Amino acid sequence: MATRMNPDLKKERESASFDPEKITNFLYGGPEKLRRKRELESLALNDPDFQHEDLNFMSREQQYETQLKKGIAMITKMKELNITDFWDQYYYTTAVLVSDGYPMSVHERMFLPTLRGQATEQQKEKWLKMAENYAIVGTYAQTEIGHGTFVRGLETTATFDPKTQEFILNTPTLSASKWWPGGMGKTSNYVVLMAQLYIRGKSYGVHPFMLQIRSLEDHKPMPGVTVGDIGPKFGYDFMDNGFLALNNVRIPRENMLKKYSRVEPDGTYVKPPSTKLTYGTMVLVRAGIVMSSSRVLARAVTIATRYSCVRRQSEMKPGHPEPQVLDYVTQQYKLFPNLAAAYAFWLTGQTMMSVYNKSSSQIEKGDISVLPELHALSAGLKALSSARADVGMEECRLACGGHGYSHASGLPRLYTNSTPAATAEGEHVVLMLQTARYLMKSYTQSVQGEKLAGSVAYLSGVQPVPVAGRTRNMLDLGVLCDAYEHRAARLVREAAEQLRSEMQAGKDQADAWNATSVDLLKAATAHSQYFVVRNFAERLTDTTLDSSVFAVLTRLCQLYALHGLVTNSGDFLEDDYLTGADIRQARRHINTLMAKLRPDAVALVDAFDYPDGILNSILGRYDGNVYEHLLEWAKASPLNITDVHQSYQKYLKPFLQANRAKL
Ligand SMILES: CCCCCCCCCCCCCCCCCCCCCC(=O)SCCNC(=O)CCNC(=O)[C@H](O)C(C)(C)COP(=O)(O)OP(=O)(O)OC[C@H]1O[C@@H](n2cnc3c(N)ncnc32)[C@H](O)[C@@H]1OP(=O)(O)O
Ligand SMILES: Cc1cc2nc3c(=O)[nH]c(=O)nc-3n(C[C@H](O)[C@H](O)[C@H](O)COP(=O)(O)OP(=O)(O)OC[C@H]3O[C@@H](n4cnc5c(N)ncnc54)[C@H](O)[C@@H]3O)c2cc1C
Repeated sequence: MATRMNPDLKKERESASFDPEKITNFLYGGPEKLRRKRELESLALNDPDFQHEDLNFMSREQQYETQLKKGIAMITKMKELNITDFWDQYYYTTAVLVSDGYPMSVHERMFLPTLRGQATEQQKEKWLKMAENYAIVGTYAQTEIGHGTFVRGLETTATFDPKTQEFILNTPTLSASKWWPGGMGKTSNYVVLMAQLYIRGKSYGVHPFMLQIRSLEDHKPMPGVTVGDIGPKFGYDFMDNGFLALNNVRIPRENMLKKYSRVEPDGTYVKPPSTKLTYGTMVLVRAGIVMSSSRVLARAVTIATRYSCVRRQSEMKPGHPEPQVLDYVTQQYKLFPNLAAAYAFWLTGQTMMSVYNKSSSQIEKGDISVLPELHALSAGLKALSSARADVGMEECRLACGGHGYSHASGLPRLYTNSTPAATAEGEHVVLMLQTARYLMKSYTQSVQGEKLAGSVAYLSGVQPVPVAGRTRNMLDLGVLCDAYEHRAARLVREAAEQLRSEMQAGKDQADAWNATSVDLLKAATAHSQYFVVRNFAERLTDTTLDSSVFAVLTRLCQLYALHGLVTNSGDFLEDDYLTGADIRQARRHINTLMAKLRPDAVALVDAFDYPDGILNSILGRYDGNVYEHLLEWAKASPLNITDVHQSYQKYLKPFLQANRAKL
């Protein structure tokens, strides 16, 4: 087996204009954090307990079993090794799980956070300790067959019975059956159940309840509980997403998670400071998805960029050797905007997490004034980043030609396991419209003279206007930020005006909203894109950045902004803020930037620092030895265990023989 580096990749690395390690340090928060990340990754990658057969060659049942076993080993080891910090766990678990998850990931990501966020100290004492120590395993059971988006429309009921001091839980209709919760199909024995609270026939809205669904003795469903797996999906094969039906299941009054609201023994309802505090876990996961979307895009672009330097195809000049496919400018146009987007969202994800942490500590202290901004920002950025990653991953797959379609590339699995991020935890359009709702409110406040703060501050400021006859430098990040700001502010204003004019024409608020919703979606998207561009540009004002790093990151920022601008040029041209000449200039700059980025492309993806064990892609191997490993991988396919498959004897042979006999 070849161990030397592919000469093309070697040359690429030698010709880079910067040391990728410097960017890696920038991305991971400095040398000490990077050292720790690598230590944790190699701990996991070199652990024989985590070596496994290729999941691509397994049935769904085998994948479930393998990932459960691995997940349990992972949790056990993290405890033994005292890996408790959020990022330490993230790096370790990513290295164990590669492009997949495990059946208890919703326990980690949603069940535990819900207990931490919604339970009283007493309740935490009772359940959180058990859950954190895996004495019980749970999931987040909210979505039903009939309703996922419309949380207020959930049909599962929790009816208070003052006589017995219990809640009676029911899924009264077929459409009320819980459907989708990860890990509920076969793994969990507890759920946080989101159900409509009823007291004396009156509904008080959706609340969280602790419910045991399986016996702690034999794992059989508890009385009144029907539970199982929902079947195969687009991907996510390792996960037992489940269904759950409840028939008069009784739980003690104490099982309502009551940090914010509760039911007194006499049936008095004590309401929360904000009903939206119940949605807290969703906000946390949305913020996390902004970060994880950038990571999956970074992986896809690493695979496609390295492969595009190894792959040679066609003749660019007659009679000359076949070029590396990355030398085709159209290939660069497929990949470099995705490379720039991966960097842009990486930095956005970091900002989103720090906004989340700051806001949640304020909420913890009782200041819920930060909730609307946190919700609007996380909703819009989750929607934008997951959609961008979706498109980008697919473009990267297409950029790998035929081999991109093979599981050996790692791309199909990365895509099918990550694309749920665009739907789960709030569907794209639905979340963008939540951001739009906040923008409309903010716009009205700004018109009334209020000074806005946070992500919408620009709406109440003096917005940039074009200066007639002035030639702009479309590479200037200030010019680009201004253009994005102007576009977002204009689209917000126009959507607000459209909304008002629909109402003036006689529509009620809801119909006017629906009639304007395409404009609202556009406004929220523009607002979120402006946030990403500005955030990237602001990170470049860090005066400690090494000059070679600053130069290459600036090119990426320019490319991200210019590509978005050219792709959405109508938005910038519509009100003459930019001119046709500006857009033409922008297109020329994209070409120049791509040419400048070309020698740095491999170093820029190397800087993401994904070891082969995590990248899990033959096309994206660090050493570039693609073809020999492709062949070796194919030979391991179960269909190749024997030269003649048994189905030949069973079906093909008699069929062919009979046909031959007829001739
Ligand atoms: C586990 C891994 C996680 C990974 C994470 C970490 C990364 C790890 C790696 C991951 C790898 C790849 C990922 C794979 C993904 C696999 C997925 C797996 C898990 C998926 C789990 C789920 O999938 S779990 C179910 C999520 N299910 C929704 O997501 C429902 C959406 N549906 C709503 O969320 C509400 O239904 C909706 C629309 C707001 C309306 O809610 P509603 O009707 O009550 O409210 P209204 O619209 O009437 O609005 C009334 C006022 O509430 C305000 N408001 C609303 N929400 C608010 C809030 N949250 N906070 C504050 N304020 C809020 C609003 O702004 C209004 O404010 P105002 O009145 O002032 O204008
Ligand atoms: C892999 C995966 C894992 C999941 N895990 C969990 C879990 O652990 N726990 C859990 O509770 N749930 C889970 N879910 C469910 C998930 O949260 C929902 O599927 C998601 O919130 C979308 O809701 P929906 O299915 O009702 O979509 P729908 O709302 O039915 O969407 C259908 C279409 O209607 C449109 N639409 C709906 N409402 C509006 C509106 N108000 N305005 C404009 N358009 C609208 C949407 O844009 C979309 O195009 C999971 C889903 C997946 C795919």
